[in-house]
Amino acid sequence: MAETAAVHVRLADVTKTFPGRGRRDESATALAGVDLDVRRGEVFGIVGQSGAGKSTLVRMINGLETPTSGRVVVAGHDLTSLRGAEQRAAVRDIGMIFQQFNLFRSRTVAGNVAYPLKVAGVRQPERDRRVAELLDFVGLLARAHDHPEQLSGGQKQRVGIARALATEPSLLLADEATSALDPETTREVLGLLRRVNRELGVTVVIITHEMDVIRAIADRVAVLDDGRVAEVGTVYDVFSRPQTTAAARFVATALQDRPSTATLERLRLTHPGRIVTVRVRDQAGLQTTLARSFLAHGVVAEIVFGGISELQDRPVGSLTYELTGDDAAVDGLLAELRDRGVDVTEEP
Ligand SMILES: Nc1ncnc2c1ncn2[C@@H]1O[C@H](COP(=O)(O)OP(=O)(O)OP(=O)(O)O)[C@@H](O)[C@H]1O
Repeated sequence: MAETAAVHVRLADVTKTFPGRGRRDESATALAGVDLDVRRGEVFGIVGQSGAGKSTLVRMINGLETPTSGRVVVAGHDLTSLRGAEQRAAVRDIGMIFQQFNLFRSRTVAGNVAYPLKVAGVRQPERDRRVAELLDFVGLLARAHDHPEQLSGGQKQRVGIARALATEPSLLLADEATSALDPETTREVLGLLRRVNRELGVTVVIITHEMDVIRAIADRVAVLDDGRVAEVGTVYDVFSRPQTTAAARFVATALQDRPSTATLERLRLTHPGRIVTVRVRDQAGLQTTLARSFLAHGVVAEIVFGGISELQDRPVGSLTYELTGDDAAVDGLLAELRDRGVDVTEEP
């Protein structure tokens, strides 16, 4: 693909190997041949287990780490080839927020937000104006003179966001930015990041080990597994049809697509028939297909578990049925449903 203005961040065949520390210490390959494009204006999620290479990847995007081989291009600039003022300008165009907020404890809320402006040489009156504007945007203007320890975790992260936006970057990197927060505060911070994206047009890259975060905010997602990109696509596609076991494992943590073993055991106590789960996606006419097939095969179907919710405005979920009828009829029914493209699994 050509490098167009639509591509904000491009990783091309990026490999990062850390040398072993001692004689016997083997080198570690954190990233192995990663190709990835983040489009301008999107919220892009990167998910992966601990050790998958997420932090290395994000450090690569903001120039803190250089690739062993391959290229990292941000806003059209090859980061590895920039020096001096050009390099500083490129880095100023990237904001970053962290799991532990990384605020200066000795500075006030306003002082924290002012800091990058000071470093960039912005003079006092303009600095004060920008700080007030940023604190207003994150809803903390009234706390300008407090110190970080007087704030809750969610408020600290909002200060982190204001500080990251101080130099008006076009790209914001969030490294496990909500991992230290409770679910409600997480929602609040994700809502603010959504506003940063929608209202300010900032491209957002979110690194997380939580699929729920991706589900709540991302447009597209890459699943990183052992230093490689296992899968990349829209959140709907990856959630509704994961192609790899690594992706399926993550999706299962955010979508209760099948009854758990414990739930199945409970269901069996009161439902002696055969139990099957149908995956619900945005295929048209699924309910009609099911109803007609149940009738045609003389099988009685009762919903015993499941639910359908929305993801990026499209349906996603599952329905678990108890099927009552003779075995041959149920076998015929399942064969027909599969023929018709219904994703149906018989539960063990
Ligand atoms: N500076 C370093 N020196 C040696 N090995 C490193 C270094 N940084 C990362 N690694 C190794 O690279 C691999 C990927 O690490 P990385 O921190 O990028 O993963 P991660 O997905 O961010 O994990 P976590 O969620 O636990 O932070 C790991 O095996 C790690 O031990």
